[in-house]
Amino acid sequence: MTQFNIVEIFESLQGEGYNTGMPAIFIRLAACNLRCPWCDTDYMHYQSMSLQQILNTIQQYQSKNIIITGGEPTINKKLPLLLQQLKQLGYYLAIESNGLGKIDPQIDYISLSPKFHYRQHYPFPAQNQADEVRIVVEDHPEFLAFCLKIEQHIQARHYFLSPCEQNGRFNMLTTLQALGQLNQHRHNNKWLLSLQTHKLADIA
Ligand SMILES: Nc1nc2[nH]cc(C(=O)O)c2c(=O)[nH]1
Ligand code: SF4
Ligand SMILES: [Mg+2]
Repeated sequence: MTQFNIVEIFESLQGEGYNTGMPAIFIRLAACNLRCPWCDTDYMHYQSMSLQQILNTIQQYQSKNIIITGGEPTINKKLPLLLQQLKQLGYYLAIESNGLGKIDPQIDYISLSPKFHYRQHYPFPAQNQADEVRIVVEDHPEFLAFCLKIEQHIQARHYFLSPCEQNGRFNMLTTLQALGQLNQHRHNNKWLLSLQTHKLADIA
């Protein structure tokens, strides 16, 4: 029986990015290949679930949208098996990934969040195409150059900056300044603001 290490499965609204507000079932897989100092997820606190247990759990919810997240979901070698089952049940599949791994072709919507903190691993991520790119803002003189490199190397429909939350505070001013700088002299602002609205609305 194939087992998966699952942190949590819950139904909520997509809090971030272009699909903000979209009802979805979140499947949070354990483990990550990075260690961001501001990470907000306890990704090593998980339980083992069989494929059937996962399917039973998600079918109790209303939504037909699934967001695969983590941790970093692409490092799970068994992920394609899970995606195949979910696809067969007719679910729309979105993923949240840091972009270092390749995204399975069964995924319908790709959100990539390359991490400035690990900029030496970018801008040559395995995945160079996405629906949206969402970068968490860090206060560093090289941050804007990183965003522009990512813009060059990852083709996406939408580019977002997302304020970093630490101890309940968002670095909002740094985020606004970075957005202003990135969009300077452009007729169509390429970089938009993405907030972790689920934290502001106090939902999961
Ligand atoms: N509501 C809600 N939206 C989210 N979008 C991405 C999330 C994540 O943790 O990957 C997340 C999350 O944890 N909650
Ligand atoms: S890539 Fe995401 S899950 Fe992994 S440590 Fe960074 S913020 Fe946390
Ligand atoms: Mg989260």
